[in-house]
Amino acid sequence: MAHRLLLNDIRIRLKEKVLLSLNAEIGPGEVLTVMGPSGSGKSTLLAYVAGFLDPIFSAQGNILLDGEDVTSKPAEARHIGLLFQDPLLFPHLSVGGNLLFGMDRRTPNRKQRMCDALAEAGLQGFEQRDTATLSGGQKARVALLRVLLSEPRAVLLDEPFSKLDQSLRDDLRRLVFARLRQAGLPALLVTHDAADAQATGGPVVELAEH
Ligand SMILES: Nc1ncnc2c1ncn2[C@@H]1O[C@H](COP(=O)(O)OP(=O)(O)OP(=O)(O)O)[C@@H](O)[C@H]1O
Repeated sequence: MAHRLLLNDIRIRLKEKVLLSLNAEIGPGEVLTVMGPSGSGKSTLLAYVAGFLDPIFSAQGNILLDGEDVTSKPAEARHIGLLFQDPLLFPHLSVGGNLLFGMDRRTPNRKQRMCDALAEAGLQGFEQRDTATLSGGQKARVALLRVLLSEPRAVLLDEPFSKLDQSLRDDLRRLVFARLRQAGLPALLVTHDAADAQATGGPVVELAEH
């Protein structure tokens, strides 16, 4: 399924000051990278698109997903996947439990799809594993699979590779961007690392310093 994310004349203010302005169209499998110094508004932008902007900010501009205006919808109704620096996994659930948690209950063959996804990501047979026993790279892969299996319409990535060492980082970058392309998902990536931006092959937006 191909998805499209449109950020239509987004402008976010903090008090009277314009923090950022952005106009972008992100097609299926495309990644738009947002770079900028600390405090330039990268996390604020992701929070607005995801639907949990702190009310201290005021925002205008529309967010369209597959042509549907989701700007006034709550976060859970937007179906946007989030991938952060620290993989968000429930510690009391197994790997399989974590993956099933985000999946639509009506999905046919849920468990089989979950096991297949693990195998395709090099984690065959990991479904019963306790998440506390996973390495950093394995946790990152499970977090990615959790997002993909939840069938989002777009994905937001906030420095998802920054805590991994160099070789793991390269592997995970390849995996993440290949999977996003495969799934036809538009993505917004926030990073400090120019190599992340380069790996996407997509456009880069620089936010200004404040
Ligand atoms: N809850 C808040 N109350 C007041 N100001 C805030 C709040 N959250 C963020 N800010 C301010 O808004 C601006 C943008 O912050 P934001 O976290 O989006 O920047 P960033 O580019 O993600 O920075 P970093 O790279 O350090 O994560 C900063 O000037 C920050 O101080």
